[in-house]
Amino acid sequence: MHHSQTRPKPTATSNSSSLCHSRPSCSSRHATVVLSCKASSAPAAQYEPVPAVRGGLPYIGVLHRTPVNQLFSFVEREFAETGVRCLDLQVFGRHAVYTRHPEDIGSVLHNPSKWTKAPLMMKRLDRWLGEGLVSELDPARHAAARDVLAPAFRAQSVKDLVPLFADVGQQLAAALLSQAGSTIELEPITRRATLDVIGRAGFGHDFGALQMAQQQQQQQDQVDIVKLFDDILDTSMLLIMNPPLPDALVPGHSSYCAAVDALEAVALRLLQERRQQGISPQNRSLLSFMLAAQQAAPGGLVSDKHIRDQLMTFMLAGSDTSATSLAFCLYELARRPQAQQAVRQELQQVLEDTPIDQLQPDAFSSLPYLTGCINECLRLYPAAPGLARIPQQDAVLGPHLVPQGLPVVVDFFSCHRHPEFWPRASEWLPERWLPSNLKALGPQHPDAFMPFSAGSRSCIGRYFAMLEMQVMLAVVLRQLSFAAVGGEGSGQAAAAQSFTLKSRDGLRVVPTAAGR
Ligand code: HEM
Repeated sequence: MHHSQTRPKPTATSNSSSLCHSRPSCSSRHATVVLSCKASSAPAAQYEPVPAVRGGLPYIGVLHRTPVNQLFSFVEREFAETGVRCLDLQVFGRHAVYTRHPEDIGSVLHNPSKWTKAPLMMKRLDRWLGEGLVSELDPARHAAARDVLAPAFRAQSVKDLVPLFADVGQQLAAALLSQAGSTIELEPITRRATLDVIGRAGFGHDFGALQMAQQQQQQQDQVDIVKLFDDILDTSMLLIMNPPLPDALVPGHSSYCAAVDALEAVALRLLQERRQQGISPQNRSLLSFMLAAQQAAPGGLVSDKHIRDQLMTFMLAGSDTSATSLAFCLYELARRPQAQQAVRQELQQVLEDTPIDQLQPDAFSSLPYLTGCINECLRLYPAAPGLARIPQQDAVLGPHLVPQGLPVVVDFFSCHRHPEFWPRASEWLPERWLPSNLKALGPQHPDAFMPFSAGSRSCIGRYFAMLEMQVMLAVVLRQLSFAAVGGEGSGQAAAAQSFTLKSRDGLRVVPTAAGR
């Protein structure tokens, strides 16, 4: 996720080279700037200007060379070619500093009071996400909202969801088997599966998204949420670039508004249904926890609008991210028959022939090779490829000074491919995550692997997502083999963003029943 704004000036001493820093289109890479820095203990220190991305044009930046939805891949190539730590990227006349260095990423994310979320970006998504957990800006309200939801994400609550994950995994396997021998696109079908998971686990409601894909015709009262997201995601990505245009002129805005309104109607219907059914202690969904908090403190934080915002947030945050990771994982395995075989052997060794519904939840977290495959996809294809933060005062990133207010994008996509911190960085190597290989092949810095972010705004659903993916992949790969269309290969799949990360060219595979 990206955000940029007109570049504020650093607190600079009168020095001719400081002008170079405040004019980031200057491509001088080595000039040293003398600045007085509020963030440094020294009254004056020497800093290097953040180099500008090469070949940018004054207003549109690099958009003549790359589409908006491929900025992260573009920046990664630029990092790889120049070897720099940070880059200044201008789009629509607004600047943002991208950093791929784990030290910077750690220091930004672990200091949320000094580095806040970008208010302008959140404001432009207000109609959709409101003040849900991802977009809430007020630290006290955020902490209180997170406390309400936290019980649903405790280890035991998530382990109790294993039968549900397995059931949806089974439906996914059946949907794939029904198309055995044909070419299928993975992303649309994994999006349906994870939406069904969050519907049932989070809201106690079955969206029937997987089933809907198999019906010839949609029934009259059915809403296909996956289609609504198609209308929301591209436009929301443009909105978070914060273009200096009224929202109504942003391409796709009217379909975006219509889809947001339709999604809101779904959220409000869920709320009404759950309220009518009443809350039972057995129902430990997110929606039930919120309704219980509302009943306990009427007029407090948890209003109906608050619940609406959280439902809208979780429909996306709890489904799109895991769907991307699942799809890339199946695709990478399809391209590597040996790795696929190794997963199947591990499944056989650890799970034997025990029916899935009789397995203990802990069995799924004892699959190191499968978990290595998931981690390797989270590394190369992080569903949230980067996050924007705003420094509340002048800040130092390595040799660079970042002036107060200038957005910084912590670039997980590039960090996860940084050759200094990842041996054999460009290779997809599930074995790098095996305990015996971690030292030699794993991340060479504690903050080099950040798919779920870090600190108080890190992913609340991290453990949920990992167990969901472990169970669903185990269920699917026990029953199906996959071959990649276009053949086997070891290079990376091309990535793009549509709010979250997606593939650029589709992830096509041919499924067959395992053992055939
Ligand atoms: C592979 C799967 C996932 C990945 C890679 C992922 C990644 C992330 C990242 C990077 C953030 C930080 C976003 C930011 O600071 O703006 C985040 C936040 C969040 N995630 Fe996830 N996520 C995943 C799955 C899930 C699931 C399954 C759920 C819910 C069931 C979930 C719910 C959330 C929520 C609510 C937040 C906001 C947390 C806060 O600000 O307190 N995520 N996620």
